[in-house]
Amino acid sequence: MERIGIIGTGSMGSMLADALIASKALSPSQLIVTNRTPVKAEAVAERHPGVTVATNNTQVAREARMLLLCVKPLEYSSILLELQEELTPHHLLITITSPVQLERLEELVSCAVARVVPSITNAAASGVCLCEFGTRITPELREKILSLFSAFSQPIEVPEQFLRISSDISSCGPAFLSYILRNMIDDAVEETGISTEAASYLAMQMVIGMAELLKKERFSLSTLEQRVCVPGGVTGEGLIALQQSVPGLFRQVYQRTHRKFAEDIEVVKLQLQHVPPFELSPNRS
Ligand SMILES: NC(=O)C1=CN([C@@H]2O[C@H](COP(=O)(O)OP(=O)(O)OC[C@H]3O[C@@H](n4cnc5c(N)ncnc54)[C@H](OP(=O)(O)O)[C@@H]3O)[C@@H](O)[C@H]2O)C=CC1
Ligand SMILES: O=C(O)[C@@H]1CCC=N1
Repeated sequence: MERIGIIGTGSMGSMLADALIASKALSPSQLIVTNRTPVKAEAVAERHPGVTVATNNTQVAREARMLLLCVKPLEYSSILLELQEELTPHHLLITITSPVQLERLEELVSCAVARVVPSITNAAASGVCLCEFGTRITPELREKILSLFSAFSQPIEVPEQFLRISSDISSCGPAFLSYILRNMIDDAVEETGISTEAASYLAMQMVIGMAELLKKERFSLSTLEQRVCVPGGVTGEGLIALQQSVPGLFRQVYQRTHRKFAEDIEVVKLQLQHVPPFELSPNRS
């Protein structure tokens, strides 16, 4: 396997670096990383001796053919201006963010482009990552990407129209469920006086156990609900409160994420107007 470069070793870039190495998809010497604030890239190399820390983004593009661009959407225009000259048709550029359209990226760089949206669950070699492939992705490149990410996740190809909702569930989902669980815990403390520690422990063990059950495919969500909800028992009483406020709640969540996504797409489009198509790049010799 050739060298892979990660630009941006924040939350997701560093998680991907750790996952690629922990899963043995890559040896540390095959990874080159950089970050605007260097200490974050240096931390990756400290955890994995042998990883190269590049001093800038162009060095990463010079030393690796496959690049994972792990920065936020508003950083794309300046990074693409930096990288345009370095990227050749032999490179592969993988974005991990949703609002940067692959079609637009293909106009700005000469290489193949793809999207792989990770999830924090990938840090536990679990969960899915969402893949979308640009028009220059050959069957070989597609296999290469799927094989790389399947080392620590389940890659799923998602049509562009369902990318946002898929990411809302798989990537934002851990934050949404954590928020709900924190409320389950806080309300338990307020209502009964149980300690936060005890309630948190019970909640976390419950979630871990539930994930194990689902993993073993012994239950679907609805059969699990039915099994626990004993006729005439207490769960049904509790569910009555949930039935009054939960249905439709996630529609509001999705409406908000989709609205923000549409805004981000527009802002990114405006920013990318300042990046010339790769054929016209002034630095191109
Ligand atoms: N967090 C999540 O669970 C998920 C996030 N994503 C997507 O991943 C993207 C990154 O998110 P996340 O990792 O959480 O964000 P972070 O802010 O943690 O990481 C972004 C990193 O990019 C670095 N950076 C910014 N500009 C540059 C530059 N010009 N050159 C090099 N490095 C740069 C930042 O450096 P500095 O330290 O200087 O700020 C930072 O470390 C987002 O677009 C998000 O939508 C996708 C799925 C899940
Ligand atoms: O909050 C965000 O924008 C990112 C996208 C998916 C998960 N986190």
